[in-house]
Amino acid sequence: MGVGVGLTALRQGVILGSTALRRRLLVTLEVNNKDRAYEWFLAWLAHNSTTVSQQRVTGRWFRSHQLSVETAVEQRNNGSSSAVFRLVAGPGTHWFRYRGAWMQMKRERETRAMQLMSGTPWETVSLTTLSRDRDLFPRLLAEARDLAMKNQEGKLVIRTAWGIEWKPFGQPRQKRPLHSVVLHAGVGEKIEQDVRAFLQRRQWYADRGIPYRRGYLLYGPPGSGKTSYIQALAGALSYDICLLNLSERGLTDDKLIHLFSNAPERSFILIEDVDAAFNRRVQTSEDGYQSAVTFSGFLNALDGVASGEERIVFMTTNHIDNLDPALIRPGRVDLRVLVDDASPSQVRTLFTRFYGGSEDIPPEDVARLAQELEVLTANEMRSGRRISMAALQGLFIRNGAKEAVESCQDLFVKR
Ligand SMILES: Nc1ncnc2c1ncn2[C@@H]1O[C@H](COP(=O)(O)OP(=O)(O)OP(=O)(O)O)[C@@H](O)[C@H]1O
Repeated sequence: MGVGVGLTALRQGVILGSTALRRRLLVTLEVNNKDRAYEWFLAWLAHNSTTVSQQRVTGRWFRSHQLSVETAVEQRNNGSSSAVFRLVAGPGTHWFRYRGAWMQMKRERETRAMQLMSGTPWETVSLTTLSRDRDLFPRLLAEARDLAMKNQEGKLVIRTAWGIEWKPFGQPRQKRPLHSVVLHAGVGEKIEQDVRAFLQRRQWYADRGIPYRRGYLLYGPPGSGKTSYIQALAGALSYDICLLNLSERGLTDDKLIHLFSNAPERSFILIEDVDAAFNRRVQTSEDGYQSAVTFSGFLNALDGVASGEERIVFMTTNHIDNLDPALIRPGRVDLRVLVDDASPSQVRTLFTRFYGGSEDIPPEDVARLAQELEVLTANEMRSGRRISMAALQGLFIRNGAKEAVESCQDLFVKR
């Protein structure tokens, strides 16, 4: 009996001793997938381990037998894109070395409970290392963050709503230069100046207790450059775009309010074709699905709770007349801008941008043809026929300069 008691005490002692030793010697950092650092860390790990395209299954210093695949679409410099498979550490225990220190990484997935709104499982990554190496954690996370930021540098990030969260939609895209969207003289400048002025007046709004937000409505016929301009402007200001689709299944008034108030910093909320969303105060999608978002719920989300948080909302529509006056009253829409079909000078500028500087055609010919096209557009407009910038772009892509001018007339339509 004495031996038995002795052994039990010894076992307890060993357990307590090892726990105490572990507590003193080891330090653990937990990152869960609610936090942005989670994605950064996994991407950093994938970056430092392996890609299938390189025909290596284990990386220089990261070895694991439990991998999961993450497929990403990568854009090449020539504009084409291809799918790349990154093998990341799957759920389980892994070991890696970081700046000379061994780290244990445990990735755990909670399969029973899901995140209520997004429906994704909870996940946690626990990093354990020796206590003396604890300072490496902030460095590692900072490295992961910098890598994520570097991948986005000079790019435009588009996010869409995922439950009540905003998640990146595809890979960051190449920014479109603002001058590549050719609008009628002064139109682009007016919007840009307004946004820039707004961004400099945070204190002015705060002093007067006015919610720091601004709404823009760009209206006009299809293919006139509304969306392209908003995206180019976001790129020029280093802002992201949060694309909101009001007819999305599962979207409710509550979620909408949450999404509006939790848009990431430095981002525009973009709602396209807002007329299609609420032209009869009922939100119906093409297949007849009626969204749970109500018109008043949408107005409430736009108004939000008065706060110092910056919010810039862009809406686009082809039919401003179909919009409810309540939606476009000042405070909800502060600046309305008509982005119209091509004007003669726009046609001329777009033509020169397309064909100028090419070795196939002398500059004087470009200038002459551009002039011809400008006159043609002016004449067509006098007889009530218009052409969209999108149609012109298509024409210029398909044809050489001379052919484009010759066949342009057929594309004008009565409006
Ligand atoms: N003003 C413009 N300058 C240069 N390209 C343009 C212009 N307008 C349209 N385009 C081209 O036409 C295509 C469609 O443009 P975009 O989607 O911006 O039009 P939109 O006005 O938003 O149309 P919709 O009202 O149908 O949403 C894009 O590929 C864009 O490059």
